[in-house]
Amino acid sequence: MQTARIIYNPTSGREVIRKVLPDILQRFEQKGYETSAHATTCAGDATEAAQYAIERKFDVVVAAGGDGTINEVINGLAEQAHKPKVGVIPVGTTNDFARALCIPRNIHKAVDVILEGYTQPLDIGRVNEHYFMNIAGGGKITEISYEVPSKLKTMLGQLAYYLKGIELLPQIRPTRVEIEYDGKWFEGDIMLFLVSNTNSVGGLEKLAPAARMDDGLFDLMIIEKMNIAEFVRLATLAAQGNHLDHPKFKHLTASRVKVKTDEKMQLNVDGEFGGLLPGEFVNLYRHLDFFLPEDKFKDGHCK
Ligand SMILES: Nc1ncnc2c1ncn2[C@@H]1O[C@H](COP(=O)(O)OP(=O)(O)OP(=O)(O)O)[C@@H](O)[C@H]1O
Repeated sequence: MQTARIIYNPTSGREVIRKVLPDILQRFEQKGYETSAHATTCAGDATEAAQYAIERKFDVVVAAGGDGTINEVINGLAEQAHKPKVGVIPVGTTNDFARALCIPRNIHKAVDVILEGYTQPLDIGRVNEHYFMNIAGGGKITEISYEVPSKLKTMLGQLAYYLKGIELLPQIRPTRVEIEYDGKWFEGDIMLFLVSNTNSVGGLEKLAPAARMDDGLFDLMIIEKMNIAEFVRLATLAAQGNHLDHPKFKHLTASRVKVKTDEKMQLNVDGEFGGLLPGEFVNLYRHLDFFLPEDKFKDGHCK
């Protein structure tokens, strides 16, 4: 009999997971999985819970939460020899990763995807000692996501980020960086750089539309120095997918990226603080098997 461990964050998003958990457990059991669950209690707990699931040789690990919880679970699984298959139930404020995998926002439909049983091996990223599935980057704007208080997020959802973003706009200023990507170089003043594994970043599905999650390559995006008005305009263009020809938007691909700065710059790894630069980003080719909807996820991305 196959075994499944559900690691869920009871505080994620609008805090709905606990109510539906008995139904989810029952559905897994009906499908033939011997299933148990772990409720996370604090930051970092999902990583330990994932490591425990590996020790106990679970066949399937399900991460139920937002991007933060999924990231913690991935961090617990990435280094291990025995790698269970990974399911995602998106119940967070931000669910970029689930969106990138075409996993429905509806809890029961997300469970359907896992129980249908189709998986594909996908790339994940590592920067220094942190793993990520979505995106890592640096620049003042990327520091916004962890400045939004959790209570505010529960109440306002995605809107909290935009409000905080507007408040922080005047602080956004360029930084000098040196970037080495697969043996090539970029040096200059930038607003922000992003190293992306998926095509769904911050709710902007069209940011890197061709990005594949199974090709061993990151999409490296660099926004060069510009004033705030230009930056806001570029962000608006990006929301519509019309940013790719902008003269100050650089879009490159690489499997290994090294970034250095003279001044202190924080790294944002899947929306959370990930230490300081310098950083070396490594794409781990088809590293983990994820449950996906077979009919929607094609050519390495969600169509
Ligand atoms: N019981 C808990 N109480 C408070 N925080 C927790 C608990 N369990 C986990 N956490 C932390 O909450 C963080 C955010 O969780 P998650 O991503 O699932 O929810 P979210 O609502 O989408 O939040 P975010 O948008 O910040 O990611 C996790 O990275 C984890 O560190």
